[in-house]
Amino acid sequence: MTAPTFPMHVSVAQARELFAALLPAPPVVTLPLRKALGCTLGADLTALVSHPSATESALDGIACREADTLTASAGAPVALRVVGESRAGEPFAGEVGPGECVRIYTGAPLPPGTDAICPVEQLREGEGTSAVERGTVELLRPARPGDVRPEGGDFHAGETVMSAGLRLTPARLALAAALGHAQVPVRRWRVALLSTGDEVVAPGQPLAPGQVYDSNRVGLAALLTEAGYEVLDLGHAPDSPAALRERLGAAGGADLLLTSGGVSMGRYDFMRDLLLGEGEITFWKVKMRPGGPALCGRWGGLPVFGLPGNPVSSLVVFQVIVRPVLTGEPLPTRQVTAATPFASLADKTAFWRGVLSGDEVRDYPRQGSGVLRSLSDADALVVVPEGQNIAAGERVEVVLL
Ligand SMILES: Nc1nc2c(c(=O)[nH]1)N[C@H]1C(S)=C(S)[C@@H](COP(=O)(O)OP(=O)(O)OC[C@H]3O[C@@H](n4cnc5c(N)ncnc54)[C@H](O)[C@@H]3O)O[C@H]1N2
Ligand code: MOO
Repeated sequence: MTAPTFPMHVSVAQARELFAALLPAPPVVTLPLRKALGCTLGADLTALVSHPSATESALDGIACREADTLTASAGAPVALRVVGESRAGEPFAGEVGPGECVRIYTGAPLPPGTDAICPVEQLREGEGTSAVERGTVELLRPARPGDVRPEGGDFHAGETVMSAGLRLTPARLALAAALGHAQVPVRRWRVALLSTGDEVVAPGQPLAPGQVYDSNRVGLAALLTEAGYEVLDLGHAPDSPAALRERLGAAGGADLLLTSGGVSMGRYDFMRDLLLGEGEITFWKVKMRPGGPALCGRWGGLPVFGLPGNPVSSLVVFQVIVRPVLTGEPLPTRQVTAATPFASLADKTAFWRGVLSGDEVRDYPRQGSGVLRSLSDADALVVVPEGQNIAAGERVEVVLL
């Protein structure tokens, strides 16, 4: 090969920057809440209502005027006349006067005239309580103004509560619903996913000698779905330029092509040639292991990220480079103590699979790029900077898986 006209052996950080620069602005689509788990919010969300919508009781009990109850004790209870009931969704219609109270339930609006709550545990039923909402009750201690949830205590109507860029976790989806939104705008790349390799076979089919099940496409589709992106499954292409061209050409409507395999030095590794001949290469090879041969460029007007075929390499490059760029979120990292030594590589950052236990991480015993169990059994990728061996007892950065 003549001297390449594209960057080679870039750092992990450079790989992220170069890939990010290729991506168009993320398309924003509107999804029902139930479909938006894991997605990135595409615009700020404003509260359509206040929550609570009115000042309401935090307890089941009675609502009354605190001033009426200040002397109440178990030895000298204060009696109040029950004039009605306030239920969540069915507030008390009238005004509560001195010496009066209403039965109230958690989440029910505080009736006009009242300012405090006494819970059922601190009440004794008085005379004439045959009709539940009438009669008298005796308070064994003063009612408390603090046992209410003030109107707008969570958020006020019109307030911007969630910012664009937030990842929609279950709690954030619940919040979006509470704000009054049935659907949310999300940033959603449509990612076309292709496996390459003559030997690659869909799971469920018989496996001939030398063949391997297509684990990459399953793992990558799951990672993309988890990150909230739409997967356009292009299936699998054998090792030929024509087959690659044909399958990738079927990626109509996609914003990005993600492939696995065919990016290294072999005679049948055609992804690089395809980009070189018919598109462009933005970089080839990243100073990392696993995942060194990763390829990035453009083809057919679309950004392409070519992940290496080795199963661990493919998933690790996705986690460490592709995902943070797509989501805009930094890697989830932690500092822990190395329980075993971790060897460095001279010219690459190593992402060794590690098993966490409390504040310690130990080496997973088999680190081969084809040992998929090293990823499934590991909790973390141990980041070992180039040339800096980590001794047992030293602090080390891990990426949480
Ligand atoms: N002479 C060199 N050989 C290799 C180098 C190198 O620098 N010089 N790099 C090695 C590294 S590191 C990796 S990683 C691999 C990457 O190779 P490719 O991306 O070209 O991948 P393939 O050759 O197509 O496959 C490698 C390996 O992975 C298996 N594979 C492929 N696709 C899948 C799939 N969808 N599901 C499961 N397994 C898959 C494939 O059968 C091979 O065993 O290159 C090294 N070689
Ligand atoms: O770096 Mo390769 O990705 O080790 O097998």
